[in-house]
Amino acid sequence: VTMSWGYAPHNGPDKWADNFPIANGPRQSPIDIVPGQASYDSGLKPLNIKYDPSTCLDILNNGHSFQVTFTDDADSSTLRDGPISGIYRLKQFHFHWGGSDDKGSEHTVAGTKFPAELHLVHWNTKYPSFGEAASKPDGLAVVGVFLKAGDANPNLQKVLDRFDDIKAKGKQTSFTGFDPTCLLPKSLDYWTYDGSLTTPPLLESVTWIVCKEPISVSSEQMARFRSLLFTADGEAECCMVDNYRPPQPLKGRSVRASFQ
Ligand SMILES: NS(=O)(=O)c1ccc(NC(=O)CN2C(=O)C=CC2=O)cc1
Ligand SMILES: [Zn+2]
Repeated sequence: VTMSWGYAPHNGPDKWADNFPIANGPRQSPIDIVPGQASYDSGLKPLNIKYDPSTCLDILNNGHSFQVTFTDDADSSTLRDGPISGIYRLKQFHFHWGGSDDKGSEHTVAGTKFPAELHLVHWNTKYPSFGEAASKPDGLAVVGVFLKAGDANPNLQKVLDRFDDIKAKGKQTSFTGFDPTCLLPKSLDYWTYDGSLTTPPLLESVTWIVCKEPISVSSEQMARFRSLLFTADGEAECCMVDNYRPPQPLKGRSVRASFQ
């Protein structure tokens, strides 16, 4: 029977190494970012993000998070520059969040946890597909954005309004014309380091680009996130909360800052 990884005590992050030994690898994510230990690199370029809302396809509850998926058969929604070379295409974005506002992010900043974290997942077009890129050391680039409790976020609300259609695992519905640029903070100052997928298969193929500035989310909006289910229709309901992996050992890696 295939391993059904999750976030519960019996199949959560502490158990992933049983089936995915790379969980103890040299470049695992997330990490705790310590601003005082990050080194400013004047060679880092500003992020060049261009998204085309017409590539937005659908929204899905995959049983671990919900994700908004994009058509990626052209260079329409792309990430360039920053710490990367070449052109990376947007494949999907998703979130990680907690059961209460005091936890939920995967990366932490000097030990501080945020209530949620957005991940915009891109793949390097030097490879023929996402699946191919996901197994290469320079295959993926994920932009991470922290969500901080505060004012309601009207752009985020457009996504939350679709949750009634994707409450249970496996539910999917069309979601078009959404431009995820509206979920980025004003400042695109970032930290960057070499890491991995934060869920199985935990592949060490991600250039992480974590924005310093968070976006806002209200406590009521966070409650909406927690109304989703890890479970499928007909199964005993289990609220989708605490779907985050805790910080992993840095193992000698350096974290660079695009700002002073
Ligand atoms: N949390 S994260 O590091 O941004 C993270 C990002 C992505 C994935 N996984 C995938 O994208 C799975 N996947 C494939 O391998 C091919 C299509 C697809 O959806 C896992 C984790
Ligand atoms: Zn993620």
